[in-house]
Amino acid sequence: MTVVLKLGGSVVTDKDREETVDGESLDAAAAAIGDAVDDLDGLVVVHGGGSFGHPNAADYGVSTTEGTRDADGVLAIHGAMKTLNKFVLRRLREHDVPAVPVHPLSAASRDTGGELTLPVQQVRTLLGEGFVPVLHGDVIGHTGEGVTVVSGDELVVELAASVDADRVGLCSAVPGVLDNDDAVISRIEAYEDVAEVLGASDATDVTGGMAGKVRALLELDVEASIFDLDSVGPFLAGDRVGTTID
Ligand SMILES: Nc1ncnc2c1ncn2[C@@H]1O[C@H](COP(=O)(O)OP(=O)(O)OP(=O)(O)O)[C@@H](O)[C@H]1O
Ligand SMILES: C=C(C)CCOP(=O)(O)O
Repeated sequence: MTVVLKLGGSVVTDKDREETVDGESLDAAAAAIGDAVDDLDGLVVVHGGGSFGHPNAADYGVSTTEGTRDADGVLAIHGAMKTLNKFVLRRLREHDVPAVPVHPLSAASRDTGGELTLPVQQVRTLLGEGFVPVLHGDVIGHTGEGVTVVSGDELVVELAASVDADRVGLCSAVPGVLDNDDAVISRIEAYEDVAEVLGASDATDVTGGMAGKVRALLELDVEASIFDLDSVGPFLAGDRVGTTID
């Protein structure tokens, strides 16, 4: 089984303290991956930014649609994400995961319409040779905009199709998509099923966070799950956890 797993920035960092890793959570995720990796045919890890990258992106006014041509801005955002990537790699290596970095800035781009192109031959080759490629949210060249942000969620969607993943998992700070009573919705088959509960949450969070994730995951041919840190091990072992989106 080939799996694409995203470690949310809200899980592996302390979102309230700039450029601070949540060492305990990152270690728990890395340990669960270390326990499971030998039983998988392939694993690609993607991580988000959390308290890394986002503050720099805000400083330079950069989002997934608003760009910058300031090279210092590119280096600040990309540099912060590479710093977090090093922490993630170090923990994964401590748990004997054959993790190696793949930086989207060096490969991906957007066209004038904002559509993302992510070449993946290097990811496929690394997977075939037994490595665990570790990608991260980043800045990428964007025709007419300079650079814009590419989120970890966008990378997961692209990778799922291009590496023929059998399963996709998003580990976030919540145990799944929650209904109005904060109970986990076990299965989502259509956006209309959850539009009301996602719409009822805090507007800014919803647009960037859960609503966008659900919409993107519904587009995938492959089954996807949203779950929290405790479920990383069970998910990688093949269990049904959190919210399943298919
Ligand atoms: N109905 C909902 N169910 C669950 N979470 C929701 C819901 N509506 C909004 N959210 C918010 O969405 C957040 C998850 O999205 P977020 O983008 O923060 O996750 P992440 O992928 O872990 O982080 P990052 O984007 O930094 O990598 C939850 O922490 C929660 O605050
Ligand atoms: C460069 C940045 C801001 C990374 C964005 O990645 P995300 O946390 O997955 O949205």
